[in-house]
Formats: sequence, C-alpha cells, structure tokens
Amino acid sequence: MTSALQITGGVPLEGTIEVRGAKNFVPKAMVAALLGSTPSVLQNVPEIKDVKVVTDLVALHGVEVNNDGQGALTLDPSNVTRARYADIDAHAGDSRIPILLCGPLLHTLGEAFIPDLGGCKIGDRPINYHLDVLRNFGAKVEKLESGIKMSAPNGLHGAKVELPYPSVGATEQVLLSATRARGRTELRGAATEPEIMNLIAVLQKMGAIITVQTDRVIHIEGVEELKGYNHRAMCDRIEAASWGSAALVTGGSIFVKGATQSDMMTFLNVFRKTGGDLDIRDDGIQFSHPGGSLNPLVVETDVHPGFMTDWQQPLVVALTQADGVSIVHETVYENRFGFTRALKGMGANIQLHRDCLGSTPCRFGQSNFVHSAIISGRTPLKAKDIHVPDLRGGFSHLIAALGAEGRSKVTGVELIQRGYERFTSKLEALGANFDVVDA
Ligand SMILES: CC(=O)N[C@H]1[C@@H](OP(=O)(O)OP(=O)(O)OC[C@H]2O[C@@H](n3ccc(=O)[nH]c3=O)[C@H](O)[C@@H]2O)O[C@H](CO)[C@@H](O)[C@@H]1O
Ligand SMILES: C=C(OP(=O)(O)O)C(=O)O
Repeated sequence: MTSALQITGGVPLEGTIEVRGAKNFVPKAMVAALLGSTPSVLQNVPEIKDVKVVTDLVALHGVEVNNDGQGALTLDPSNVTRARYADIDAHAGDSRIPILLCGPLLHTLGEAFIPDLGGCKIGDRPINYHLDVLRNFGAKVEKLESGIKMSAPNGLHGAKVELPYPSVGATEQVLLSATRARGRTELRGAATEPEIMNLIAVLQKMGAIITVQTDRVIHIEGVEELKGYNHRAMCDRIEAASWGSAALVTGGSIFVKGATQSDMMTFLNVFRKTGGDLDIRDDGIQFSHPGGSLNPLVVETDVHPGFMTDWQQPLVVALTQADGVSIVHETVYENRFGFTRALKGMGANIQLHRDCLGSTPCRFGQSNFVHSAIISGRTPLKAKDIHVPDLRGGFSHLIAALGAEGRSKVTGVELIQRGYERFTSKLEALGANFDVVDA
C-alpha cells in the first residue's frame, strides 16, 4: 500500500479488536525452525511485513514455508543446502532479523552472509555484541562492503559469554547459536523479555537444554540434533499496549482480545496510575478512558521487567492529555524522541533534555544524547500533516491524529505494517473516521 490516511480526529475509539502473535517473537521462532531436522509448525502468526520479510529470507535459504492463511506456518528446513550471497540484500527488507540467521546457518552449512540490517532508526543500533558472541563460539567474521561473511568450517563450540548490556537480540543470538554447539555455554547479563522466554520454550520443545537462573544467567547444554516444534506464538504485548494508549488519547474504550496480563504487568500498572480503567479477563484486556482528567507520570523505560521502550511513544501521546507535568527517561535507545517533533507541531508541550531525568542515571547521560522528555499537559492536539518516521513513532502519530481536532493526512503508513496487523481494518472496527487516500 503506497497510500496515506486522511484522519478526522475527535472520535473516541470504541469496540473490540484482536491482537495475534508478537512481531518481536514470531520471526525469531521462524529462524529457530532452521535448527530442526524435521518441520516446525508456528501458530497465531500475524500478517505483518516483518513476517513476510523473514518468510522470504528463510525460503531463499531453502526452507519450504507453507502458510495456511489462518495463521499457521509450517517451516520445513530439510532442503537447506547452501549459503546465499546473491539476492539476500533484496530480501533483508526493513528487518533486523538477518543477523539472527548466523548461528543456525553456521550449524547447518558452515557459512552465512548477512547484508546491511534494517529496523527502526532510533539510535545507532550497532551489532558488536552479536559479532563478539559469534566469534566466542568459534565463527570467523569477515566484514565486506556488501555485508558480513561468516564461516565455521569446524562448527561452533559452547563458550562463556557476558553481555555488557542485556540486549534482546544478542541474547537471542546466544540461544540460537549455543543450543546445537559442542559443549556448554554460560551467558551472563542476559535479557529476559517474555519474547525471549517464548523462544526458550520453542527451543526446549525442539530438544534443547536451557536453564534460566534468577540473576540474568542462562546455561545451555549443546545437543547434536534438534527436531521441529509445534508452538502457538505469544500475543503482541506492544501492539496491545499501543491500543491501550489509543483508548486514553481518544477518550475511548477498547477490548484487546488476546492481550495477556502476565506479559504486560508493568504497562498495566502505568496505565492505571495515569487514571485509565482496566478490565483484565482471560481472553483479553479492556482499556478505557474513564472520563475526567488523566494523571501525569514519571516513567523510565528499561529492559524487562521494566517499562518497555516500545511502549513509550504511544504513551507519550496519552501524557500530552494528562493534567500536569510528566517526565519520560528513555534508557534503552539513545535517540528515540524524534517522533515528538510532529507532536509539538500539533500543539503538544514537550521539552527534550540531554540529562537523565529519572532516578537511575543511564548510559546516555554522559554522552550528550537527547533522551529525556518533559511533557506538560493537558494540551489539546490540532490536526497536522505528518510523515511516519518509524514503527512506534508512526503509531503514536496515528493516534495523535485520531485524538486531534480537525483533519490530518498521515503519509508513510506502510511502515506501520511492519508490526501492526491490518491496522486500518482495526481502526474501522473501532469507529475511527478516516479515508485511505493517495500519498
Ligand atoms: C525485532 C526485535 O525484537 N526488536 C526489539 C529488540 O531490538 P534489539 O534486539 O535490536 O534491541 P537490543 O535489546 O539489542 O538493544 C538494546 C540496546 O543495546 C544496544 N546494543 C545492542 C546490540 C549490540 O550488538 N550492541 C549494542 O550496543 C542497542 O544499541 C540498544 O541501545 O529489543 C528492543 C529492546 O526491547 C526493542 O525495542 C525492539 O523492538
Ligand atoms: C524497534 C522496533 O523494532 P525493530 O527492532 O524491528 O526495528 C520496534 O518494534 O519498535
């Protein structure tokens, strides 16, 4: 879709929508299927761009992927026979997933080639931890102009690894590389996000032996062979929270079918503290604006079990509608407030700061990054033409336009399809007033 949305704001979003498998889990489970000797079945798979990109990527390497059109993917890795260099660039798309193919491809083929990575432009996003991890396991890493070439003619072996920061991707890199490596791996400083625990569950179903300790330490005993898995993907807790914030911004009430309390506890606490109403049920969560005013908040993003950085942008829009001064300290990415420029243009009062405006000084305080925000509310939002900068920033612009007085044109909306399944159908179901127009 190269189109734009023309949104007339001011209509409270009301109704029910369903959220399926998580963007930040499904592609990784698809990569894990490469480690198996038999086909895997992944259920609850959403129709989003990142799934399409990874489908093309694994298919390029010989995995036969069958989508039943109802959310079940079968991935058969029995014909993965050679590393691909040509064409792979075109298949990398906007996603950062290609770097996670390294371990499985090195195990299966002894070599791998990784093109330049995509993903949201929210900081530098280096891959030094990934490369150090792979080198630790015995991979030879060669940087070329077109990407990174890796080889491990004698296979990968277990290693002791300590991450300088609990990186989600680097933890997944260790898991996907160590499960079939020779010997034992000890990972210190691991990330423990629910998406990672779900990946560990998939690997355990495949035959891996992984022990998670309480202090960010994970032990993996390498096994020679893994089989395929059958798994239902966890619900996308970022999408669910985004719709929760949309209910606050528009003064509406949204039942998010599939939303899972245990994965969203930190968000639910923050939602309630700002004055939102919750009805937490077995089959989903109702997020409502109770009427009256919202409370300002002090929020610090952090690794799990902290407040997710990917929840931050839609929440900031909601905080523009709270009565008083809110502070948001972003400690995961150094450059994740770019989206606030458009909000200011819509009337929001947001000041950005280089200091750590939170209880915990973070890595970015000394290095001069703009990574804290003071939001003074309540400020009515007025319509504006906006271009989507990245996935979560884009969704936050969308809900700002939905909460604003007047008509906004939002361009670049195809980026939102990276992580929000059929979002225009969902907006329609919630009663939003918009038209799809030419960009
Ligand atoms: C596809 C996917 O799952 N994306 C999620 C994943 O991204 P991703 O796995 O890329 O994020 P990381 O957890 O790795 O990044 C966290 C921090 O570590 C730094 N870092 C990371 C790797 C590295 O080699 N060197 C390095 O310095 C990053 O720049 C960042 O400051 O986790 C992030 C943090 O929850 C989420 O915002 C992303 O939505
Ligand atoms: C930053 C995100 O994703 P990615 O790592 O895929 O760019 C996100 O989902 O908000």
